[in-house]
Amino acid sequence: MGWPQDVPANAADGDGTNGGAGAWGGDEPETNGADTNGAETADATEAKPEVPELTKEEHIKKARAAGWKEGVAFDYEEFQRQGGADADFHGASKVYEWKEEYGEVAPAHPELENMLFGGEFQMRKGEHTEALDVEITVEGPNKVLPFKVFAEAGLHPIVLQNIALAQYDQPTPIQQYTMPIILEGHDVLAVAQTGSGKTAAYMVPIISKLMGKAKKLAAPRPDTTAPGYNAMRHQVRAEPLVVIVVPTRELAMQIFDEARRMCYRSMLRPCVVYGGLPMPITRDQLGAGCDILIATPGRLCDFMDKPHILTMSRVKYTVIDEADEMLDSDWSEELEKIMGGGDTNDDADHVYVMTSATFPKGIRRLADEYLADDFYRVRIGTKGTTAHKNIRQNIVWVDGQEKRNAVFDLLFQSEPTRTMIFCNAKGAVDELDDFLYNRGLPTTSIHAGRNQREREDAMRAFRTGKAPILIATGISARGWDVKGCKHVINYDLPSGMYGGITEYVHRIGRTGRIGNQGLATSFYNDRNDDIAEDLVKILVDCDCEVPEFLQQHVPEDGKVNFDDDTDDEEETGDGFGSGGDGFGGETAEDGDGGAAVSGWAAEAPAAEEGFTASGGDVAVASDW
Ligand SMILES: Nc1ncnc2c1ncn2[C@@H]1O[C@H](COP(=O)(O)OP(=O)(O)OP(=O)(O)O)[C@@H](O)[C@H]1O
Repeated sequence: MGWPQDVPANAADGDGTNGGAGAWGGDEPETNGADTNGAETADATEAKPEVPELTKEEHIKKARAAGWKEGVAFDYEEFQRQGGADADFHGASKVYEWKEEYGEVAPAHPELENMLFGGEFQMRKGEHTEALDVEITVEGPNKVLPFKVFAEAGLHPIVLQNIALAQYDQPTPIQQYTMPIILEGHDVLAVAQTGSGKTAAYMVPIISKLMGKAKKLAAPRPDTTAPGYNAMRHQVRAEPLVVIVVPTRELAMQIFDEARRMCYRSMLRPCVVYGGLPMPITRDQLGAGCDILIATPGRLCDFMDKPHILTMSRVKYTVIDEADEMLDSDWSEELEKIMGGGDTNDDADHVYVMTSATFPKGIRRLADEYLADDFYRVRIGTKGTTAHKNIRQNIVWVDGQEKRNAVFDLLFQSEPTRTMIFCNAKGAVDELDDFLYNRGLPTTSIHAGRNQREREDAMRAFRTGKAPILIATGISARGWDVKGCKHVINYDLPSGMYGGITEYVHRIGRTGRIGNQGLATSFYNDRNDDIAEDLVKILVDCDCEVPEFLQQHVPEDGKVNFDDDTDDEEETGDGFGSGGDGFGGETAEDGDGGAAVSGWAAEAPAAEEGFTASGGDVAVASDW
């Protein structure tokens, strides 16, 4: 596959077909949070029509001629009034229902199998996996021997079959190193590029470990397939063995899907709870038996206060996915409760896992606070950025009042493809959706102001290609894994107070996943100065072109130094040095992008293969 078509340097110089007047945004910004995101008030500048407006029919004709299919109209008012059928909520999706008489090896369920693994919308590994074969840093009490093939990892045979059904032919680098650590029962902080398979890196070993023992460990449950089963009457208390905490609803649904796949044909029953999922569905799902619980933090904490519905006393594995978002959104209270509050099992064999695609200040503090003293750290990628070279990044100067025309033109300058467009404010999302939709483009949109039914509908429409252009706030920046998403557009760049460079890395990571290539185009103007320096570091590191207007930020020697915005721990020489406070990042000196601090790989030079001595073991991944 070649690169998705590039865009010219000045995207605003298209045919100038514009949408007429109309002030931009002025919308109340969304705040960072599970169901919100970093947001910036949209540019409140009048668009000035400079060329004659096309009629609506002419616009539509133009869109069809360019290959964009017809859009699907959503009646949001109807959604608000009617809600949706229960079955339409993702949380009610089918899972494999195990029966007592099945024993260890449960039979296949062809219809469900096809739904879980055979979908035409399932992401498949691309040809450009070498971009994920980068420096690996592993720190921990013992040397980690990576699993280069799934078959040698000692996984449960049913998990191996599910891996094969998912067409995972070889573990990705983060999987190679994280799986053995979890299988050995150690806590781990796993940091790797967007779209590099972090979900399976923890899901596979956890499920495999539990599979053989589920019968012994799991709480009693009703037979949901029995003819007289009644969800209300027979429901039991949920007593999960695994809790996976994720920051957004949509991500919870996606991780639930991976759990449904990996638990297929086993006794382990996955459940998902998230804000907006109607309570009766949630109760029914939890009450049918819950071994693997995927949850957003707020909803999980709600249920922790209802011990007749949920107990955490059997939990053996706790995973905090997208841990960096937990920092950004200040989930500290929830996190404290989830990691040790209530009736949570605090046995020594309780394993904690944290994952992240970026490494902002504080993530190491979080790990030190909540993981065991001898936890492992696995990091794939260079010190400062986990952005990678499968994403071609273009930065284009576009003044605020030109953005609508620029994005419209941009959509006609490349082949029609799944495209995500990020705005910082809800109002800007709504306006841009209207603007593009009325010009014949198949858009849909999502933000925290929509009800759950609308959010799920938008996600489904985008995933299935019914509406191949999704306009979103940062609630969709993290984790979304959508097949064929080849273009991400930052209509608004996420400046510092809206998540900054971390948010940028997550957003562009919606494309170029798992060995596929993608294009990320960002509109830049003088309101984005605060992100300029960090942006240039990433562009240089990923061998992307630095435009003329950002050249002053390119270091003279052409080498970028990420130390100041990554690990803020004081150097200790042993590569660990947790124990104490040791976190310069919280001090005034280090402040924002302040003093240089040690990176994970600081003490250990990169080795061709194998490991070096000293604090951090560093290797270069071989093919996968
Ligand atoms: N070993 C593998 N071989 C092929 N495909 C894989 C493998 N492991 C995972 N995948 C697929 O790769 C895609 C990306 O995985 P995943 O969503 O876990 O990435 P991630 O690292 O968590 O990304 P993000 O940081 O954006 O959340 C998924 O579609 C997943 O099914």
